[in-house]
Amino acid sequence: MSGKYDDIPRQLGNYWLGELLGSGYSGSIFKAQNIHTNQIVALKVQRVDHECPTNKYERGFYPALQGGMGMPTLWASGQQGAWDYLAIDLLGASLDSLYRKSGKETMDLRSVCCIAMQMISRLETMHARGILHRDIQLGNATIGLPPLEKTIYMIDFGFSKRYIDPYTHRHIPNSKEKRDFIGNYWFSSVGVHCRGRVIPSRRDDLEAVALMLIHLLTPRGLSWTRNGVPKTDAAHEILKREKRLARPEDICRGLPNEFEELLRYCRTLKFQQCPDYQEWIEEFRALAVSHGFPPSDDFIWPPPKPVSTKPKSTVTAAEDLARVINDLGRLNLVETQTLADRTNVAQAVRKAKADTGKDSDKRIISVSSGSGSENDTVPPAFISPKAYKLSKLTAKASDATDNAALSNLVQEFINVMKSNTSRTLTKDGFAFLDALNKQLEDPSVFLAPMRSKEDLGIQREPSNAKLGVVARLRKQVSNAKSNRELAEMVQDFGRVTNRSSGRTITKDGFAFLDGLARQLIVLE
Ligand SMILES: Nc1ncnc2c1ncn2[C@@H]1O[C@H](COP(=O)(O)OP(=O)(O)OP(=O)(O)O)[C@@H](O)[C@H]1O
Repeated sequence: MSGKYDDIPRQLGNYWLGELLGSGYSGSIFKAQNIHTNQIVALKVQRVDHECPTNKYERGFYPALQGGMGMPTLWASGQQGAWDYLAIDLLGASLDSLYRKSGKETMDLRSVCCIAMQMISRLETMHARGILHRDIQLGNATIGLPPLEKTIYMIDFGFSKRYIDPYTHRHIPNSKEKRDFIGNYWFSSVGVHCRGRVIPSRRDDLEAVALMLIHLLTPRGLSWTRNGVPKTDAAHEILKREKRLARPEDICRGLPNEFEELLRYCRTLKFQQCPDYQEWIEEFRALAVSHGFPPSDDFIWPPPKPVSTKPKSTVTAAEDLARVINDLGRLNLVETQTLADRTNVAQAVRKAKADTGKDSDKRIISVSSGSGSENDTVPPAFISPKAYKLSKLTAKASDATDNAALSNLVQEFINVMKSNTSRTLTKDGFAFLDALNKQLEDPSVFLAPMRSKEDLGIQREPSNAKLGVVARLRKQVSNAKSNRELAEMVQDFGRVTNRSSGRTITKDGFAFLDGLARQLIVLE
């Protein structure tokens, strides 16, 4: 202890202060030892007259959180002279310091999936006990000390708040009354931070977790975190604007779909709505598994090196090169089709299958994104379970030869979308609608995809526009007289869902799809 900590006594209550572990806006944390029991704790020390007496608030929340997985124990608290202290479990490094010390631009996917599972579970615990955290960030999540180093703990409940009124046992009401923003610049939800929603609720804690996960997977982090903490109001306004305008599909580009879906899901939740924590934990578990990682949510740091399942090669580099050159020589490049657009894959595969009989040397090189897989092989490396199911449906839709088959596929599509927590249409969902549209319109012609790159730049229609169109489609679908009319409806449905905020399939949307499956049979 030295410098600005000189005036803190060496002993507070029964605790003898040791090294400084960290300090924040409102106080400092020291390693400390109980002089009677020798127990080592973390002592959170703050001036009694601090303008933001977070220790006082925090000690009020600990009793309700005791015993919860990943919730530290409060061993003692008190005041001595000018100092207020809380003695809590001594924990390990914060995620922030692990991330910084790793020196990497991004965190590995397995670690991020484990953080996702554990953080969502921590929120479930806190929320089940009627408490919002309201300051979710990397510095407020730490790992435990051995043997608990695989568990992530929540700390810093100085901004926490009860959202269940202790007297009425009801959810606190929403309000539009202007109040100061509480939270942090990086991860507080866009609604609370940038759109002036003054009362945060469970959805905002979950959105902060989603932003934190995306940040960890983004090289150099989310764009609005790159210039450091804003020092002026003007700089803060610029940051808020950037955060507000950042669209989920842009900040999640290149990441597995689950991250964009979680972010969108949070933003569709109503003020009082309880998030489906377990569904999301399972989503991230499935994502880890689909990438060949174990299903456990144990956070192992540093991340273990991936174990190669390939047998060690005994082939020398020269032999390898010779093999590659020979293979290249055998390729009939003049006859090879290179597919740059997934909508052509199924057609080309059919053609190639037909051709194989005539000339077995022809090959197809597909450079599609993987969402248009043409057979039922193992899922490719970067694909989530939902994406995998949808890509299979897309391939089947492209191969379907009658309305009855298409009707079954629409029904399966509805089931996949409904069995998922997030009913957002992702690129794989759009690929299925593209394939369906193409089959209904004219399987032999090329149709532009409904969610093209150019679409990403267009102005979004308000969600009420979507509601109107989808409600109309729902009513009209049973009157369609031809597949071509159905194709137009599928196209309208895809376009309006793409352009509306949320891209979520609504009740009307599912009713339209149900009607579509029925009408396909009628027109069979
Ligand atoms: N129980 C603990 N065990 C070990 N280290 C801790 C513990 N609690 C906090 N720390 C360390 O101290 C840092 C600051 O802790 P905390 O966020 O609780 O303080 P704060 O004053 O409320 O900070 P801020 O103003 O940033 O919210 C943490 O990031 C962490 O590194």
